[in-house]
Amino acid sequence: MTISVLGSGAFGTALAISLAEKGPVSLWARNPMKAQAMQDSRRNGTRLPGVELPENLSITADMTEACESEILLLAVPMQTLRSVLSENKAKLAGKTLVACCKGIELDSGLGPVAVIREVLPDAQAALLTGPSFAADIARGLPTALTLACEDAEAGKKLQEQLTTANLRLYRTTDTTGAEIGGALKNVMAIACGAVIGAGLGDSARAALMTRGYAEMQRMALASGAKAETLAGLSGFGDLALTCTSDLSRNYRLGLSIGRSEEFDPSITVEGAATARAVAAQAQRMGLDMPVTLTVTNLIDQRLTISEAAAHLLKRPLKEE
Ligand SMILES: NC(=O)C1=CN([C@@H]2O[C@H](COP(=O)(O)OP(=O)(O)OC[C@H]3O[C@@H](n4cnc5c(N)ncnc54)[C@H](O)[C@@H]3O)[C@@H](O)[C@H]2O)C=CC1
Ligand SMILES: O=C(CO)COP(=O)(O)O
Repeated sequence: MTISVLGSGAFGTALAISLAEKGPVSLWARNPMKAQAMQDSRRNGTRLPGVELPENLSITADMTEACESEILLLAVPMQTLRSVLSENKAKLAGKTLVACCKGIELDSGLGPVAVIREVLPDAQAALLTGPSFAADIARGLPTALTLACEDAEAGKKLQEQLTTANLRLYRTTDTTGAEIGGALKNVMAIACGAVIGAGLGDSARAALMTRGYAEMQRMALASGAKAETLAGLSGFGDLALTCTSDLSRNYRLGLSIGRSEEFDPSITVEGAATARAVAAQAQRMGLDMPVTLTVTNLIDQRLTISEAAAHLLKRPLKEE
């Protein structure tokens, strides 16, 4: 069994470092100069500063070489997943493709496993998701994630192949639930960051996390997912991490909105596009998702934070 990771950002590099303890791993970087610099310096200075790349990890900009592996981890931003798959369709046909991105595609309303299935129906599609910061995985800190694969036998095999000493995987066949949990927790993290940034307090954050979780459940159940998946690492677990840590980029975007500060647009923040995609999807499905909708209004500057808070508080009273 050989493994390649496509995407040499923070998460792809961290996963490659962890997996390299089990055998050789190939990490694909789309920029040949970056690949060479990483190979020479044995570091990913831009995305994971201070971490040395293990000997078992080789970096390449050659997609053909990377696609020689049987298992490919796709660690690129959600909105670029389809183009990476489409551009390399022939090379990826029949492979085991494990999406490592979190989000919902803006144009289609699909999650990462559904996108893989649409572009490469013959591939074995899976999803690796859950609470983990790349910096923690790269440093070998204990982490637990969800491996979702509809094919139970393939999922069991992948669980064993991708578990490492400090990266413990739980498995599920509910790919839809895992996709929705991982995607929506980023939207809720933006909302929580905004509340904390604006000084609205920890109680307001707890309320948003809880009502945000209710929205995650609502969308998941309406999409055919299981409620218990949302209660696991891919849903509740990642919501808890991302809504409470300054290490989260989604949470930090929220903080900057709450503080009326600029945010570097080059930083990968999956929750912004996902909020728009989910708000549109919720409207099509007739689902009430006020927190998600409010996040789209905040990021598109249709509401200020105080208007957004007032709007949520003034909604008609209802049963919990
Ligand atoms: N950083 C973290 O702690 C974690 C990230 N993730 C997920 O991993 C995914 C990737 O995030 P990061 O690695 O953190 O982002 P990043 O910004 O560090 O890296 C993204 C990588 O994707 C590459 N890329 C961008 N557009 C591309 C394209 N069109 N074709 C090929 N490659 C392209 C970039 O060159 C870069 O190497 C996201 O969906 C994120 O939610 C999941 C768990 C933890
Ligand atoms: O997904 C993550 C933690 O599980 C990383 O969160 P951010 O993308 O917000 O940094």
